[in-house]
Amino acid sequence: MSVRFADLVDLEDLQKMMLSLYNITGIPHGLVDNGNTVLCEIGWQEACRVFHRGDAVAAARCKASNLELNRLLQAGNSVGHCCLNGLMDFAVPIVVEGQHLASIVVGQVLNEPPNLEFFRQQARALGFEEEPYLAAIQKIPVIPRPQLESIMTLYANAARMLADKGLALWRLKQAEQQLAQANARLKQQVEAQTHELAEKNQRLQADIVLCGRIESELRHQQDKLQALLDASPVGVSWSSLDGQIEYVNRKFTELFGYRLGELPTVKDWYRQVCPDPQVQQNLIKPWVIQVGAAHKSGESVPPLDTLVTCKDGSQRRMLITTSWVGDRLLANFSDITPRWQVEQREKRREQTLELIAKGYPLSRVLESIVQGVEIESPSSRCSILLLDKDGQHLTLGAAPNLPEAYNQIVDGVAIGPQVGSCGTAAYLRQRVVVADIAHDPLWGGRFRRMALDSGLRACWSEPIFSSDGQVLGTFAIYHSQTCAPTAEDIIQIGHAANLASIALEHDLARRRLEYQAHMDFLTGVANRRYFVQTAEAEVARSQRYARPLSLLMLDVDFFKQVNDRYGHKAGDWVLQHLTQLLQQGLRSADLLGRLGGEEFAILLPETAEMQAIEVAERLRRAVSEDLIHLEGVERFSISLSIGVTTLVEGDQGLDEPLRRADKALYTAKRTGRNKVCVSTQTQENRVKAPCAGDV
Ligand SMILES: Nc1nc2c(ncn2[C@@H]2O[C@H](COP(=O)(O)OP(=O)(O)OP(=O)(O)O)[C@@H](O)[C@H]2O)c(=O)[nH]1
Repeated sequence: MSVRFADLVDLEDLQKMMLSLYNITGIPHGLVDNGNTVLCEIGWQEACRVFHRGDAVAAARCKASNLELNRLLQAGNSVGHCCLNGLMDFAVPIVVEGQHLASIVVGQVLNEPPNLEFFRQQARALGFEEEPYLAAIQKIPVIPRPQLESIMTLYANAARMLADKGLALWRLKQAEQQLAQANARLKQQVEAQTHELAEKNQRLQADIVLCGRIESELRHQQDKLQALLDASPVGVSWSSLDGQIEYVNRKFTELFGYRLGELPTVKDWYRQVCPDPQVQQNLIKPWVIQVGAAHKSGESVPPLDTLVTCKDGSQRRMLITTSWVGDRLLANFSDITPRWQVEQREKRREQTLELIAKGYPLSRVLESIVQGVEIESPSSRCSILLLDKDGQHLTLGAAPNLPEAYNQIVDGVAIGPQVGSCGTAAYLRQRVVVADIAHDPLWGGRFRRMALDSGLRACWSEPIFSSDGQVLGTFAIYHSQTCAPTAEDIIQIGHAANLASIALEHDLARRRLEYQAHMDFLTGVANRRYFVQTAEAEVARSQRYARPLSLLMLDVDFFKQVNDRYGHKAGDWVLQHLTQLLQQGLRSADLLGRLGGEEFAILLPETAEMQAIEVAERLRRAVSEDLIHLEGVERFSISLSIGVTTLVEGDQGLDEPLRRADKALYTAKRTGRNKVCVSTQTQENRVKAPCAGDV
């Protein structure tokens, strides 16, 4: 506690109290603080004030006495002693809360009447005037010590009480001061902090505004980046290091149909779009490992060229390039489908041309064309219909993946202005697009019903033209959903129709060649080689299935005379005329062949002996009754000799039947000509007589 006594009491009040006490008791006293400062005093005696303090020796004794008194007071008790000048001094400590703050000093007094002799001698020793000095000594109050001590103790208690009270007040004041100081400091701190906070707040506000600007700028940049990426003509995605797909642009969704989140990881993506296990094992897996290694090595990875299955099942050819941007894998997907399609088409074209060149049957070639388009557009099914000889009906060329029941009702359909897509396309000689079979007026009746029952909803048909503009048939693409073709589809269908045209024209040319190789140049009927070849096959077939088969040999009678009379050219014409006449009397299944010169043969499948004889007779009669009209000459007729034979059980090939028929012909010649002779099974080496012509 660093408090001074003067701080605790009102010295003026204390002075008054001391005066009152002095007036009552006559005891001189004073108050000295612990720094020896006299705070107040009263009744200081003349003996001391004038004589002792006025003399250097006596004053020094006073001072020494005071020091001694103070020393004694340190113990904290009331003390009293006789000073070196012979007077009594008393002191009572005023202790507040254990601390000696001040002392009440009493003096000068005497406890008993003064020893005047002592003072007289002191006066002499110090040089004082004796009488005034002794008078002053005698004015010093004489108070018995017990009385003095109790008065002083009372006084000291009162002073201590005042000091206690003062201390409480002082403390209160101190506390108030401290509080005020604390308040002031607090206020200062609060103000400082408020100021700081305000500044911080201001900075924060500025930061918020800046952040807002940055955020808006970032958003703007992000929007720009998004717009840029969305406008990108290539698909873009990026994924994290652990393979999570974090972004796909609009083109990506356009290309593949998948949105962000539908395929969460890169692994899911490849599993879905490249489902072929072999492609996964041999192509995707090694490439993905290479891309992963590039993250550390920084090496570039060559792009991946692969076929991708889109969400709708369609396929696209993709060139996938990747690059690492930090821990993000950026992938670009370039759609090279058009180029790939062109390559594929070119490949299929080569394959088809190879099939044609190798002489594969037309049906196989057409099937290959159809399947090629179906591979390119897996959701489609295709057909090729062929215009028949009369140019009025379409027959099935190839439709391997359309339902059999549907193919059956389409096969042989008549073309017309409102006969589905193909019948109409062949009729109008132009492409017919039916996007909705269920509602298009070109489709009706059983065709519409059957198509819908077969799950077919759209059909686009392209006429197949020959190089000289003739319609050869139609190429059609069917879809299970209503849809119209894109520009790409139109190219595809045109390409397929073009390929089919090449196949059909080649087949036609091949058949023409075959025809030329097989037919007799003069008459247009089968030549000897083709006749024998076909007849051999027919004999084998009839033997295998135990079916009847007959053979006629014919020779013009006296043909030499025709040549001789009318010239060789006329003879040629007669031979042509004769074959026409014969053809008119035959069925389409019968085969007429010129074996040489004016000798002919006729193969009659599914014909027993009796019917064969009837046919031979009918032909013989028709020829003999026909009047030949040559310009500039009179009309004339020719006749035929005909030998007939029928296939018998032991016949191994054509030789035997030919030999028998020839023999029967010889008989007919020998026995008068213009007749039909028969060689029978039972009379193999003997010609039956009379001949049929004679009957
Ligand atoms: N104009 C013409 N004549 C042919 C052709 N091939 C063979 N000839 C002739 O047909 C004649 C056949 O005569 P021959 O073998 O004597 O028989 P034929 O005169 O018919 O008498 P028969 O057969 O005994 O009734 C010959 O004069 C041949 O030149 C041909 O392509 N054109």
